[in-house]
Amino acid sequence: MAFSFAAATTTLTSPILCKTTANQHHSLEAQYIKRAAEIADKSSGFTSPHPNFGCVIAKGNNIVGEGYLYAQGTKCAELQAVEAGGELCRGSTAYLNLEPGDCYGDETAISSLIKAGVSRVVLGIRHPLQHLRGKAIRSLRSEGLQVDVLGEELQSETVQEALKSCFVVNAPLLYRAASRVPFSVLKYAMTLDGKIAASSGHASWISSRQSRNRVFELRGRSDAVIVGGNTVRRDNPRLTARHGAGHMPVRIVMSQALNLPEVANLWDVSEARTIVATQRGARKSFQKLLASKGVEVVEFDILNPRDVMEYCYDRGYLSILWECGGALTAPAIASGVIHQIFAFVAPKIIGGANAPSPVGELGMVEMSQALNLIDVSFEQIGPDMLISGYLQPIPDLTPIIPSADETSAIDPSVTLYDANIILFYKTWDPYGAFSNFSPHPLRISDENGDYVTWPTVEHYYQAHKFIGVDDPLARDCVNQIKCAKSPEEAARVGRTMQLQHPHLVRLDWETVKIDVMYRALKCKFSIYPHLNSMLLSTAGSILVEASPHDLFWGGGREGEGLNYLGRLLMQLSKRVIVAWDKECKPYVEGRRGIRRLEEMSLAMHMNLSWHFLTGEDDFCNYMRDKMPNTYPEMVT
Ligand SMILES: NC(=O)C1=CN([C@@H]2O[C@H](COP(=O)(O)OP(=O)(O)OC[C@H]3O[C@@H](n4cnc5c(N)ncnc54)[C@H](OP(=O)(O)O)[C@@H]3O)[C@@H](O)[C@H]2O)C=CC1
Ligand SMILES: Nc1c(N[C@@H]2O[C@H](COP(=O)(O)O)[C@@H](O)[C@H]2O)[nH]c(=O)[nH]c1=O
Repeated sequence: MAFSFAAATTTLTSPILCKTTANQHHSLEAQYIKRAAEIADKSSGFTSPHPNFGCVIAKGNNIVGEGYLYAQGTKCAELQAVEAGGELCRGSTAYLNLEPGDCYGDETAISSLIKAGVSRVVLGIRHPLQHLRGKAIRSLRSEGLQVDVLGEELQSETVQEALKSCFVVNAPLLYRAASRVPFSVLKYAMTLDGKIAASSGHASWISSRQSRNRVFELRGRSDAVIVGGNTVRRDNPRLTARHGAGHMPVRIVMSQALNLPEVANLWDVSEARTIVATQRGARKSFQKLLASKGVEVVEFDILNPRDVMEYCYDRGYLSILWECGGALTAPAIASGVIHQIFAFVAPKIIGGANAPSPVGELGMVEMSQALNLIDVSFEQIGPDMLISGYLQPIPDLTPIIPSADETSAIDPSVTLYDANIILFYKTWDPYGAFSNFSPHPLRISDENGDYVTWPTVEHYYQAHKFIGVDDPLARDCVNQIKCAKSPEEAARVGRTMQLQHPHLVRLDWETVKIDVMYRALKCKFSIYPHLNSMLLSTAGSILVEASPHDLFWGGGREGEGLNYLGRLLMQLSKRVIVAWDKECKPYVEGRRGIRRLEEMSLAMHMNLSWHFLTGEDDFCNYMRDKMPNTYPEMVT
């Protein structure tokens, strides 16, 4: 079945392009790659930032199928494109903006291209993550497909332009891979005389409604939005994405003194999560108050933008929007964590010698020291002008960092991961298939013995919070979760309903949630043999879900999390190593935990009791008895 693309197809099938010279051919290929990048960007703002994949399948001058990854854990772009193209894919060329990054043990993207009979693949860029770089290219070539990479096999001016669109659409992933911090955009609105507020501090509004709508979109494309304490005191912001899409960024407040209002819009976490990053030990009583409202408080030894960005990196964030005032933008810029600027300039003058400006003290004394933006663009939005550009070029990692295989060939002593501890979190991580967001549908019997299909473990787990509750709203909620387009959406609906309507959650949830999760995992790993072999291949290692914030299912920031997801996976592969102290805290898993493991013999001489559990039932019973009320405030 041919796919119809109004604008794109009309241009691409014009008679002029039928007689393609080498240059025209490059130009056609460049157009297809640009199209792949363009559709790859479609999910941004609707789901959490994730690597953006688009696939266009073309035969000669005709596009026969295309697809893009909607969210982490949904059907890959390549499979959607070959499904759209059907038989027409035989002998065709697939254009991908980014090398496929299949989860370990799961090669859906590659195998769907091979099975569909695609004979050539043109790639925009190699995968920037070291464990994935070059892997798909090698697999495809070993199956006899021709693979051409832009800037390598294909070079010309038009190809350079297409390459740029591939860099831009995955800029967050490229920065993240190169610098181990998320991609950060600094956005501000200023008057024509360079003020972000009047001298009184009043700032609403400088930019127009149209510009502020654009800000909502920028928020939707970000994992988190950051402001400083003063902005909270002065503006009482909401910082939500109100452009009508599904994805809500986490709100982060950086406050050293924690001298923040007791009542604030950001403390209402029913709309979106809030994290307060503060100095270790700051106002403990206020920290407790925030925690009681469901706000997470994260302490830092010395609160500064780089450490907060490293924390966000650990949390798996790809993209951050800074919406703070000048006192915080200056240290953020100075510490090199800001990559792109969005300045909305309004045609207004407010004056005022003490009115604040977008960037505070940078210590520069001569114009020659000024930071010059790269790739600057200008766009009129309503009455305002949006000036944007990069403070640091988008990194091209290809020539710099070798792939995982190349690294071990150069130096066999280098191993990417500690053999004893395997961390997993995002689906694109190594072992990402262990994540509950991984795209592995489950077919599992319900309480009446009927078989039901769930798109992911996350869908199944979230829905079970409300299953069996005799209330139409609870039933509606189960359906909403079942139909959620992505695991992220399923988690959002489940968590929001739990927070806003706690009475809809089944009464036995705290006692059964581990069993529910275990049942889903058992089903997932029995349906997919490659996942099961992957799990078995981790024998001898401790599995830890590297979530720094989910202290129940994840390992926590310092190994303080209970890591039940990791444990259940180990349990599935019949490996359980658990040691407990008297407060039932685990003494094995977690980054620091591994050291504690080495110290176990010491622990025996200390005031600790510990248990090894081996049987499946033994393990579940133990947890049911011991853990029901641990971290009751966490919504997991
Ligand atoms: N037009 C626009 O786009 C915007 C305008 N504004 C306006 O700007 C004004 C607030 O500006 P400003 O005070 O600069 O902004 P912020 O409050 O956004 O940033 C400063 C605050 O950040 C916190 N902070 C945490 N770590 C650090 C650090 N390492 N260095 C410096 N500060 C840190 C401190 O909070 P604490 O004191 O709690 O410790 C500090 O007071 C308001 O009038 C607001 O309306 C704000 C944002 C955008
Ligand atoms: N004043 C100003 C902005 N200010 C930023 O927006 C925040 C308020 O967001 P919200 O409460 O979600 O509407 C505020 O705290 C500050 O960070 N932004 C703009 O685009 N234009 C403006 O003129």
